[in-house]
Amino acid sequence: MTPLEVVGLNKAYPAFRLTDVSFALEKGKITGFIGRNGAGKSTTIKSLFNLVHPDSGEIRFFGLDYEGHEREIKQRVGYVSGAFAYYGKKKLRAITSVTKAFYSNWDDAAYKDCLHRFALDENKTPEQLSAGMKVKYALALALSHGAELLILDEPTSGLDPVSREDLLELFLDLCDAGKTIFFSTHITSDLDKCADRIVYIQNGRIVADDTLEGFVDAYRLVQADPKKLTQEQTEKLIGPRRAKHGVTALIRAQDADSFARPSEKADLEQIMVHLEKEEAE
Ligand SMILES: Nc1ncnc2c1ncn2[C@@H]1O[C@H](COP(=O)(O)OP(=O)(O)OP(=O)(O)O)[C@@H](O)[C@H]1O
Repeated sequence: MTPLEVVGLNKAYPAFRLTDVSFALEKGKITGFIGRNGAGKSTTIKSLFNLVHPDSGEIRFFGLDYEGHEREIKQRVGYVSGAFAYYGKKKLRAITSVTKAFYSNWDDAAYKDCLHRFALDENKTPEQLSAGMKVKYALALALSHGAELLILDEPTSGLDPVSREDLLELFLDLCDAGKTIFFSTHITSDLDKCADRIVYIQNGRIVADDTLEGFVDAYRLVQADPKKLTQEQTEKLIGPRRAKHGVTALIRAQDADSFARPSEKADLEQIMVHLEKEEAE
């Protein structure tokens, strides 16, 4: 059963529009949701939980419509937002005891495991937690009610490199345990390390939905002196940007043989910066 399927989601704001957003998640996989600032990542994620009311579209968790199955879906899905505000002055112990009452399958042993694994002190208040600890606490709650699907809106932003690395390792462990993870980020190097799939949103439209490998292997990176390129080669450049010596640009992998100088493999960040340049022109 597909953990999440989004079909034809539309939402218009005065100066922005989500247009026909469709994608599906694969069970047990980590899917990265990428796009530049304001591309529509948070609007899409909030629409999943009716925190933003879409104008149209279908959203199904585990084959169930959100409307009519909200309670069941909330038991099976954990939503963690980097900007989540808890009762700042209450101790974690008190927040947990309120939260657990909402979940029929709350597992105290799993919760204790998470506290231990994340080195969380229940006597602290959210105000006393660092950004990374807040994300870990939110994850601890999600994992303690047996969430099968974790939807995380920028969980690694604001974390130091070591905490980010810890979290990515945790995601890989969760994935091995059969959980499905969907997380938005613009720290694309995090996804190079752990994602199986990439969903890429540009100006409110999904422009790629592929395996990480398939997405990355579709492009190559070239460096060239534009004066030495033929018209045909110039036309093959995607989002050329000035570099110290000439330009760097993406090309489609199948065009690599048209260039004399060997092209390199591009990473997600390089692909994104050139595709965004191309889109802006
Ligand atoms: N409540 C709202 N009313 C009007 N416009 C909104 C509202 N919420 C978001 N927007 C606009 O929708 C666009 C997409 O915003 P969104 O927060 O979804 O982007 P994002 O991809 O998550 O960006 P970031 O990476 O910066 O968090 C932006 O132009 C934003 O200004």
